[in-house]
Amino acid sequence: QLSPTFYDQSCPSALSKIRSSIRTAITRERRMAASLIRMHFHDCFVHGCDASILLEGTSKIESERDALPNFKSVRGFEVIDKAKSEVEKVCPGIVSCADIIAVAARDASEYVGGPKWAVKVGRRDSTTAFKALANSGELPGFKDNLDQLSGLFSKKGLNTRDLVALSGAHTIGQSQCFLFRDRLYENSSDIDAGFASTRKRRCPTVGSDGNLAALDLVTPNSFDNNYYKNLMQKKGLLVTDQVLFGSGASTDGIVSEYSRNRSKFAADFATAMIKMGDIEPLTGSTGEIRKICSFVN
Ligand code: HEM
Ligand SMILES: [Ca+2]
Ligand SMILES: [Ca+2]
Repeated sequence: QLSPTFYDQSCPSALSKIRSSIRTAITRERRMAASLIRMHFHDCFVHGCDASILLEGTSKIESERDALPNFKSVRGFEVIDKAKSEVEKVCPGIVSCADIIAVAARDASEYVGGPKWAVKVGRRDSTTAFKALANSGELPGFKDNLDQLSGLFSKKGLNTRDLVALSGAHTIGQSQCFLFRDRLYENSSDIDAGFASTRKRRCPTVGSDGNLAALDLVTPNSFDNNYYKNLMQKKGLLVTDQVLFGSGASTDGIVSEYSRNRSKFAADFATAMIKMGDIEPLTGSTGEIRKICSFVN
């Protein structure tokens, strides 16, 4: 029942309020565009797109924020809180936090040169968080192989083409050193030697776990198809990036297609984001519309 026009009667200015709030945040810190797109992904893969990721821990709730894939990694909570408070001023109790994340991800993509799409809304918010689920392999691991990634995405109704397109979000944003370090020191033939040695400088074998490197070394701040060009040159940063190209698997052809055709990538990314946003939403009278995104009502 999600639809782009869900708030047209009940809160006509909802989407423009969210947009201006998100724009302000990204103008202040460009990386926030990446962080918001990733937040939508980490929300939707754990119990659907229900804003479960936003809840803070309480005596009753163990926060997903503290789950391994999210802790000290997912960013942007305060940006969503701010957007929510702007929307509450004009239509209190109407617009869900889950929708605000989905709209923020769409606006973020557009703002940094990526595709825009008619984002569907009408989701409601969960009344609890799912920390154990978030730790149990719903989200991909940073060293998963291609079969594991495809398997995980297919459980969510996303096919291999969606996997390759959505991974293109790594055309922006950053990763901490400990998440790609091993790949640099394995002397494997699937990484470009020059790229590895450059990356080693700020990611030595001990310490510096939290040092950051751009996921796309060439155009880290713009949402283009350069990510796929990197993969074809064995310059993917994460194990899970490089597994998409070079093994002779079916994804090789998709990577090379996107590397040649930016508009095809943009179209497929938009389609896949809409599909991802459709994962198990709460609708009707299930869940609630939170007043404050970090806490249940
Ligand atoms: C295919 C499996 C995926 C894996 C294994 C993966 C893994 C990662 C890892 C390890 C990081 C760095 C986190 C950190 O440094 O704390 C990261 C960052 C990021 N991921 Fe993914 N990711 C995947 C798919 C996706 C998808 C589907 C999206 C969105 C559609 C996405 C969007 C992002 C973005 C934008 C960043 C940068 C965030 C920032 O700078 O704040 N990723 N990812
Ligand atoms: Ca969720
Ligand atoms: Ca880029």
